[in-house]
Order: sequence, then C-alpha cells, then structure tokens
Amino acid sequence: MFENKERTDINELGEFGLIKHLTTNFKIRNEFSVKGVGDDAAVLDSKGKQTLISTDLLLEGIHFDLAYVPLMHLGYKAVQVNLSDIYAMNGKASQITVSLGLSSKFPLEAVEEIYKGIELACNKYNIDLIGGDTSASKQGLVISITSIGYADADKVTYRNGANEHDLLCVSGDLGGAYVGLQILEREKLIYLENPQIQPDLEGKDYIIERQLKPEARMDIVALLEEMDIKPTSMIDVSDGLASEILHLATESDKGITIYEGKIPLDPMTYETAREFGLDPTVCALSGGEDYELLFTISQDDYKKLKHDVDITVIGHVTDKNSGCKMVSKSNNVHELKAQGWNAFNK
Ligand SMILES: Nc1ncnc2c1ncn2[C@@H]1O[C@H](COP(=O)(O)OP(=O)(O)O)[C@@H](O)[C@H]1O
Ligand SMILES: Cc1ncc(C[n+]2csc(CCOP(=O)(O)OP(=O)(O)O)c2C)c(N)n1
Ligand SMILES: [Mg+2]
Repeated sequence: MFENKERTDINELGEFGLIKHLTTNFKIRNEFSVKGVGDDAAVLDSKGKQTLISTDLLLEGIHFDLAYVPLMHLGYKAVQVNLSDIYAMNGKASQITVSLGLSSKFPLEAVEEIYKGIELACNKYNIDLIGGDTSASKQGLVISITSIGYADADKVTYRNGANEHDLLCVSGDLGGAYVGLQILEREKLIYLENPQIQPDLEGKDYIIERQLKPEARMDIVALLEEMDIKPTSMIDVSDGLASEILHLATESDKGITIYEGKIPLDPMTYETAREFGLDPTVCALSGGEDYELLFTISQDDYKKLKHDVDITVIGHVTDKNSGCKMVSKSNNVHELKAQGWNAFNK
C-alpha cells in the first residue's frame, strides 16, 4: 500500500513533531469546542445540552486487514464507526479524539494517509479533532477514537425506551458490508496464491464501499428531527441486526418480532451473497458493520415516515414473554439468536 512510496522515518520528527505535523491542517469549527489540540486537555462547552461520549477500538488483524484496506479508508471508517454511536443516541456529533499505536513498519507517509481519511470525515461531518495520544506499538496498528456529541435532554434516545406495539424501523439496507468483506477476503487469498492476478472487484462497487467506506447516518437523525419523530429507542447496527434487536429488547424489557421479507437488502448484496453460497438474510442478521440506525417509533408516528424510501419498518415490539422472533418468508417463526460478530470469536 505504501511500500513503493517515499518513506520518512517517524523518528525524524519525534512524537511532538509528528502530532504537530498531523494536526496543523485541522481547524476548530464548532461553538462547543473551546480548546482543541495543544494543551493538557481539550476544553468543551456543552451550552446547556447533554454531552454524549463513545469510544471504539480498532485493532489490526481483528477489526481490519491492511492487505486490502487502504489507509485513507481506514482513517475515514474509524471516524464513521465512532460517529455512528453518537447518532444512535439521536445526538449531533461535534468532536473526536484520535489515539494511535504505530508499529515500526509505518513511515510518516502511512500515518499521513490515515489522517487524510480522518480529515475527510471531519470535513464532511463537521467534526473538530480536539486531541488524542500517539505511541509506538510493538505489534500492529491500533486506532482508538472517542466521539463526543450533544443533544437536548428530551431528545436523547436510549436503547431502553421501546414500548409494546411500537414499530421497529431500520435505515438503508443491511448485509452489504459483510458481503463486501467476503469479496475482499477472496481476492486476498487469490493474490496470495498468485500475485500476478489483479483483483476482480468489477460491478461490486456498492458492497465494497459499504465495507471500506461506511457513512454514519447523521442524515437520519436530521430527518427524524425534521419529521418531528422522537424514536422511543435506538441503536446502530455494528454487530448485525439480530444482535442489535436483542439489545433493544433486553434493555427495554420487551420482545420484538421482525419479518424476514421486510429486511432491506440491496440487490447486489442479495446476488453476491448467493454467489458465495450465503443466505442473504443471515448476512443481514449476523454480518455487521452496516452502521445503519435501528429504532422504534410509536405507531402514531408511522404516517410521518411511511413514504420515506430510506427507512423500512421491519417489525414491531411485543411483550417480553414473546421473546425475539423472525417470521420467515415461508411464515415459519424462528427465535433470533445473538450470532453477531464478536472479536473474541476470531
Ligand atoms: N473496557 C470497558 N470498560 C468500561 N466500559 C466499557 C468497556 N468496554 C465497553 N464498555 C461499555 O459497554 C457498553 C457497550 O459497549 P459496546 O457493546 O462496545 O457498544 P457499541 O456496540 O455501541 O460500541 C458501552 O456503554 C461501553 O461504553
Ligand atoms: C479483518 C477483518 N475482520 C473482521 C471484520 C468484521 N468486523 C470488524 S468490526 C465488526 C463489528 C463491530 O466491531 P466491534 O468491535 O464489536 O464494535 P462495537 O460493536 O463495539 O461498535 C465486524 C463485523 C473486518 N471488517 N475485517
Ligand atoms: Mg463498542
């Protein structure tokens, strides 16, 4: 990825030189950011709103494979997966901190690529980079991002607010990131066997992008506000639909029933899953990394969003004793199990 480019040893700049070099382009743009990079701590002002904070850790070999993930995409995605958690609280994301563990194989140019991706994400989502930490790592690349956002207290949406008879909705479509990953893994194996063969990604742009360049659903939070809908509960889909449904149900002390035929799947996801001998529904239920928003709304709000093509009603909230169920296309009822992605199963 960066093997053939210019290589500047990070030692030439030192830790402080590196931080300065990486962060000088970032300008503070939010009224909530009082002080960003450059002091012992950043200073934020919540202006009377509630503060939302979330952290995620991305580890080379566990969360990403540099054999097929370009570093700029990695920086971009690392920001998206963190912003997604703020949007899942129905908040507006404003700041991030970025912490890096860099193994000696990374020259300055590689870190610059990661920061280009981070900068792109910050520009697009109006986020201030306000700090972080940088260290050498004995093995592999480590990226930890903390995202910070704000919401009025009455807008914050928890996992635990679903009421019986609420409708379960999901944004976008599911399973694409997982199927995209299957293609990248396949091409990696082919390349390892024969480096002369060029990767065959033709016609698969959408699902490859779902894996390499996800977009957190800031737009859905804005849309819900515009429609005057306050979801009763919400979560983002990082581990897979089934796992997130179980989180909403457990936290809300309710059951949830979904309908297989309603799960939104892009045709490319569907066809490619089939090519791999995978069940497209299972890809949506257990694949993960979709970074869509899964939320419940009161039935009274249905009329406000029923014409929106980007939001699909896939089920409803039941009493706790009914458990979490999926009604299949052939009308069989299956219990939903948390077979979502889990880093400890690797
Ligand atoms: N090592 C940890 N120490 C303290 N809290 C943690 C730790 N890891 C995760 N959490 C907390 O556990 C909750 C669930 O985390 P997680 O399953 O990672 O959620 P998400 O899928 O939204 O990232 C969150 O409140 C998170 O902050
Ligand atoms: C090499 C590689 N292995 C696995 C995956 C798939 N994967 C990475 S992260 C993830 C889900 C979310 O990760 P997690 O650490 O559980 O995030 P959180 O739920 O805490 O947001 C999945 C399915 C991948 N993209 N690349
Ligand atoms: Mg997490």
